[in-house]
Amino acid sequence: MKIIDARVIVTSPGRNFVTLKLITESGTYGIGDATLNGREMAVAAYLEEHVVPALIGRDASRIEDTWQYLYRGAYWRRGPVTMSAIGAVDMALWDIKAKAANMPLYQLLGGKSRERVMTYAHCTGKDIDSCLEEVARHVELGYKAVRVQAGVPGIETIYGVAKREGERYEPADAELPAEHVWSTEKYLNHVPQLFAAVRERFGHELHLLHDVHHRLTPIEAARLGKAVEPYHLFWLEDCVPAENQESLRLIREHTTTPLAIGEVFNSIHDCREMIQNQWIDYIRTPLTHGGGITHVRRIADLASLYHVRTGFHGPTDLSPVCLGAAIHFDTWVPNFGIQEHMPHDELTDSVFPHDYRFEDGHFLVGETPGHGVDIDEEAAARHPFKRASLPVNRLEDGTLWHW
Ligand SMILES: O=C(O)C(=O)C[C@H](O)[C@H](O)CO
Ligand SMILES: [Mg+2]
Repeated sequence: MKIIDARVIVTSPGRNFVTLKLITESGTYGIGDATLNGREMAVAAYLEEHVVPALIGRDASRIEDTWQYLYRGAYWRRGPVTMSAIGAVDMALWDIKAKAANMPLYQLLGGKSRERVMTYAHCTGKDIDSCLEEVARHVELGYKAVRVQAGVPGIETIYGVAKREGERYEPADAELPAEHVWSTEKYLNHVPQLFAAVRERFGHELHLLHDVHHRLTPIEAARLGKAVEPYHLFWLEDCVPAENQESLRLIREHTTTPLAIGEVFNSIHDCREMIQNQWIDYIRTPLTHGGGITHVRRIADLASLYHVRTGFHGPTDLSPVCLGAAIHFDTWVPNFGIQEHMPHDELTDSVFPHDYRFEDGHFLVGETPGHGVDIDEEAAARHPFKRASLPVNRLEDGTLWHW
């Protein structure tokens, strides 16, 4: 089953996506998501210039060998650009293999470990009251788990909160990076009040999550984890930047609030120490940025030995291709925790037809052979690339901080 053609499709139906389509001599094709928000064209060029020429003529059934070829063979290992490119190839090859076997992808991975995949949505508001209304709306939609983020008094623009009421939140919100101002003190004083209000109104069954988005130091994160213990969060996410894995130790020693991390990781080595030391509870590295199914499966298997469960990143800046493949993975993986769901808009969904379904707070996997997501290339061509950047954050005195 030789690969005879490969196309890198960059499209922007409201936001940018990079998709790799691999076509075999039998006509069976597979697609993979290669979207790296704000750095899309770096991955597109990596694929077009360095990967696609090496794939033509290769046997599409040799997924493992191709993974090793692209990882070891590049000499320059790891990094988000390399691993997103490998991730897209890997996802497309698994799609082809499952189609050739006439099976939905989850069957090829080992079959169902569960009937449905619990998912969480984002509830945000400019203040606590409007955030509570969003929680109410999502509970009504059936969600059993919600991520809660609200505007902080005294901070003008905050991660996760739409600029204007009623608008969708989009992190890559300007052609060049917008500048936001950040105050750790104001944030730390506000978050426990937010969770107290949510628990008071919605009781104790709803799963609550919160994303710190890398802004705290370890001791500040420890303080926050302790402060929200009475509201028993499902998880506290990305509470520190984690290049230094040891940072998680200090936080862990101070709080029983479960910790999730890893949406910016791209290799098992980024999380190996924190998993083996049981400093975290959920690993979030998604299939696209983590080198595809082949590599993320290794991460999940390592995690399973240490009671760490998966909680894949699922923002709008990963395409429906990544989400579709993730739902198959989630359906199979024994140590599943939860799946993030930031719904794509109708335009994006029309470019990427798919068979996964949302029902009563869960995703239901489809039975179409492959990962169940396609790309309408004609529709994609109508939406050319538009440069969009993630913001930067500065402290109130002007110091550049983590966004
Ligand atoms: O979905 C999340 O948890 C995020 O943190 C979203 C990120 O800000 C986004 O994917 C950046 O591209
Ligand atoms: Mg996050």
